[in-house]
Amino acid sequence: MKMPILKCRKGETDDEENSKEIDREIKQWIKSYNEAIKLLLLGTGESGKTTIIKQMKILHVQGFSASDRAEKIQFIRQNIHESIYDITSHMPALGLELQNFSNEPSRQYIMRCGPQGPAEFDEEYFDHVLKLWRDGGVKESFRRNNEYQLIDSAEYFLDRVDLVARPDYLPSDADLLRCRQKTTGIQKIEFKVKVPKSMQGGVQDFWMFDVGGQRGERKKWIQVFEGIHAIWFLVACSDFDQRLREDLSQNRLKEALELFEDVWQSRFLLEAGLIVFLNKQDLLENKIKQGKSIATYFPEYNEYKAAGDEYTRTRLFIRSMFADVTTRKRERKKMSTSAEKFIVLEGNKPRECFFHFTTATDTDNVAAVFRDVHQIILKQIFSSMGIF
Ligand SMILES: Nc1nc2c(ncn2[C@@H]2O[C@H](COP(=O)(O)OP(=O)(O)OP(=O)(O)O)[C@@H](O)[C@H]2O)c(=O)[nH]1
Ligand SMILES: [Mg+2]
Repeated sequence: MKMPILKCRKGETDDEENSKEIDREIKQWIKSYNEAIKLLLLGTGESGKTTIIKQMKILHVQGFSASDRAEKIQFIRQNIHESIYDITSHMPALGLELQNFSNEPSRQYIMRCGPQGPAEFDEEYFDHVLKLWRDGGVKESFRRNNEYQLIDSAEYFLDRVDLVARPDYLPSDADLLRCRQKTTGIQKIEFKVKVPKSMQGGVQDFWMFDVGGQRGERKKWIQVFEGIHAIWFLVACSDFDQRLREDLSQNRLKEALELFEDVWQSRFLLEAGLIVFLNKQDLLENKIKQGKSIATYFPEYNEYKAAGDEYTRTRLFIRSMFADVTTRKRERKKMSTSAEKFIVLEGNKPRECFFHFTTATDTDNVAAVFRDVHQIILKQIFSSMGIF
C-alpha cells in the first residue's frame, strides 16, 4: 500500500492555517484513497467468522433481501435435521435411552432419514422432531453435547421448530445469523463506512475476506495475506470443553491457541494489525452457569489469580492465554484503553494486539466493537503516515 506523504505533522505547529491545511489534506487523502482497507477474518472452524460477515451486511450493506432469506430456508431446516440426528444418534454411546418409550417410532423415523435428512421437510417430519426434542432422554444427550460434535445453533433452531415448519416461514436476521454453513474457499464482502468526525470524517471503503477455518481449508489462507491491513482473529471461547471436528484427539481451544501462535508469528502478516475477538461470550457464560469449569481442560486455571465471578475469571483467563502468546520472550506493557491493548516491542518495531469480548450473533455488540476497531485501524494507518 502506497501512502501519500504529508508535508508536516499535525501538532508540530500552532499555526491555525497550517493545521487547517493538514486537515484538508487528510480529508483529501481519505477521499482519494482508492485502495480499500483490507481486513482478513481468521480462526478455527465454527469460531464465528462468517457470522461477522453477515453482521457487516446487516450494518453496512442493505442487509438481507427476501430472496436471500428464502434461499436459506432449506439450510436452516437442514441445520434442524443435523441437530436432532446428531443428538439422538449419540444416545446409545452415552448410555442414554428415551425417557418416554412412545417416542421410539419418532427416533426410528429420524434415524431412517440418515444424516442427509428427509426427502421432504413435511408436517410429519417436524412432528417427529418436536416429540423427540421434548423427550427428557434427548435433552440429557443435548446437555452432554461436548462429548460429540453438534452445531452451536442446535438449541436455537430446535426451540423454533414450530416456526421453521410453517409453509410461509421466512427467516429473520437472527435466524440467518444462527444458520450454520461451513465456509470452503475464500469470500469477499465490500462495504463503505463513515469515518468518525474525530478522525476527520469522510467515507472509507472496506474489503473483508472470509476463509474456511477447518484444518483442510487453512492452506488456502496464504492467497489473501498480501496487502492485508488488519487481521480479526476469532476465538470461540465456549470451545474449552469440546474436541475438534477434524481431529477428535485435539481440544478446540488448544487448537485455537496453536493457530493464533502461527498467525502471530507468520512473517507474511508482520505488517498487519491484529485484533482478537474472544467470541461466543453468551455460550461461555451459559456453560459456566451450568457448573462447567475450564480447569478440567486447562489445569493452569487453578493457579490463575483474578477478581470477579467464575465467568469473569474464566474469560480473563482465556484472554491471558492468548495475550501470553503475543508476549512470550518479549516485553509487555499493558495500557488502559476501552479495548485491552498490549504493545509488544520486537526490535525497534512496536507490534500491537487488541482484545475484544464478543458475541457475534448480537448485532448491537458487533456494531459497538466495530466502532472501536475501526478507530484502531484508522489510527494505525494514520500513525504509519506520521499523523497521530
Ligand atoms: N450463540 C452464539 N453463536 C455463535 C456466535 N458466533 C457464531 N455463532 C454460531 O456458530 C456457528 C458457526 O459460526 P460461523 O460464523 O459459521 O463460523 P466460521 O468461523 O465461519 O466457521 P468455518 O466457516 O467453518 O470456518 C454458527 O451457527 C453461528 O450462528 C456467538 O457469539 N454466539
Ligand atoms: Mg465460515
